[in-house]
Amino acid sequence: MTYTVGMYLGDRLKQIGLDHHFAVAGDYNLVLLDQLLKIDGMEQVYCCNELNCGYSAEGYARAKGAGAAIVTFSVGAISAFNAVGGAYAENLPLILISGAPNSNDHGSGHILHHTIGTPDYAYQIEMARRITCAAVSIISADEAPAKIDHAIRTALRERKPAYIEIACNVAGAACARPGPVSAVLSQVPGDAATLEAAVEAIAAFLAKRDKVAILVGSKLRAADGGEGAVALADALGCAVATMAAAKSFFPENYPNYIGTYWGEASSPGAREIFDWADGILCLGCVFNDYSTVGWTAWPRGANVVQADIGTVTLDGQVFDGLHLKDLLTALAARLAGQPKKGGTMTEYRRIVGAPAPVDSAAPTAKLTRAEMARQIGALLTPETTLLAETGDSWFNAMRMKLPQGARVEFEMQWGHIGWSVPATFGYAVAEPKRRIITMVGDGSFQLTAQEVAQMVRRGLPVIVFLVNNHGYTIEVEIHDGPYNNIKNWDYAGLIEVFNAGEGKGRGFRATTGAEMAEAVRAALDNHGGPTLIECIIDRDDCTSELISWGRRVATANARPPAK
Ligand SMILES: Cc1ncc(Cn2nnc(CCOP(=O)(O)OP(=O)(O)O)c2C)c(N)n1
Ligand SMILES: [Mg+2]
Repeated sequence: MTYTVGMYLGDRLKQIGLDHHFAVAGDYNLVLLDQLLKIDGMEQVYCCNELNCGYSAEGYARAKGAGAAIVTFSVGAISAFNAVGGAYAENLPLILISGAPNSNDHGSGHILHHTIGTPDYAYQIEMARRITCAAVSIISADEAPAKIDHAIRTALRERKPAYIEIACNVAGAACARPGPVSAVLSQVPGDAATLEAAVEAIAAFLAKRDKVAILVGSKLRAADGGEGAVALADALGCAVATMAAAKSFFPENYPNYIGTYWGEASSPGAREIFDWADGILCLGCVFNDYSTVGWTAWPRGANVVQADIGTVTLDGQVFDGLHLKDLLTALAARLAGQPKKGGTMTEYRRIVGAPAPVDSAAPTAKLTRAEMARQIGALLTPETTLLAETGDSWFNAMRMKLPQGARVEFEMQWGHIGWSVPATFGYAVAEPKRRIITMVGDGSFQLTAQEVAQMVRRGLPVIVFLVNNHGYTIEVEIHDGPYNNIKNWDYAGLIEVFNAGEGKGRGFRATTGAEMAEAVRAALDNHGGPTLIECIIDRDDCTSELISWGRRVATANARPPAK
């Protein structure tokens, strides 16, 4: 059997730990798909469309560290670009591979199908370059190994998406075999002197402060800094909070964990502590208009250390060229044995006498948001992953207390509604042994619902809580208007449509707490496919956090143009 360019790509993807890749067929990628099918231990998983294919690979990357999607030229790739933009925003190495025109057509003046109708086909890779850390076009077999390795190596190193375009007549061409996988896994070491100087500068910063707190951000995962953050928290003995998008990136049963810091949408007591602290260590934080609640909750200035993936900034100094993972470990070692900075925990315990707003039980009455959230929260085990969609689902998830090992996935920086359904599919393909739960609003679901059919096809026992509050409630709380109303669907009834007489998906409508509880019991018993539980609640029955957050975001959006 001839060893081909497509097999080189497939072997490299397998070598970096992918057992699956996601695809939608198109005549520019069919020969490539054939090559990938030849790779032992690599399964080709099909999606309903290329947007969902991209998001499935993104969800897979959240579980496995990287993901790959194969699409056809332009009509496929440009849809998938939305998921690539999301992967860039969320620091995920998604490898998008697009079939491309025959290499002989370049410069021929030929007008080809699936293009914008000009003989210049370079527009696609030019678009890709803006939303990836590496983008390559392969029109000959000789150049394929180096270009494929460059794209994969850069994506893994930068934790950003990469793009590979392969001419349809090259994918099956003879190619050399790859060398050791270390060629694409190698990392650039951090600078030792910079690391030491940064540690000393932070130690000096802390020595002058008593009211210290740690804020964990979403880039901590991309930096592989989870263990280092716990070691630093142990060394300091201070309060630790997570930003909303970093929920589950720090263990919530940690004794000094005080919940989510999100301005007015914070967990009880957390906002007060960060307002009160005189020394805040921000670890991998992303401060955007949503995460700062319309710029009203943005730790910065002389009392803040910003420790990012490769750079530390504090007190007018900057230390670039280190790895956050190394910094956390070295700083924890440097602070070992020093007096603890427990002032923030002492203060926190003083002010949180009032219990957190626990969602109360009302099993028989009309279903409420609180009862829905309570029943979902009760399902969280150490082996659970909860994917929470843009919408009030963010805020419902924020209130949930996680057992150690439970994971939460958001897409808060990009915030593409509908992401959670295909991302759940990809995540479930990657992690079939975990309990996987999705919380998605009716508005979001309508963008990507088809991928539930793929969950039926593969018999994935995912539990999808469809929050039917009759419209775009998160938008209502920002700025209401007729555009926030949507056509209602029979969401639970969709499952029979997707089953088509053979699938094992199940659908339930819950209008009371008791109906929801019964549906949950059935879902836990359904191991042969997804269970969609449509939770019917009032349109304005949303979390108090969403209301205040929505006001702040609306105010930020309404700022008049600068003079
Ligand atoms: C692709 C995309 N298009 C539009 C938006 C704006 N947007 N953000 N949230 C929404 C509404 C979400 O509504 P649901 O999913 O029903 O959520 P809730 O009602 O808040 O539970 C929109 C329309 C968006 N975030 N992403
Ligand atoms: Mg809704």
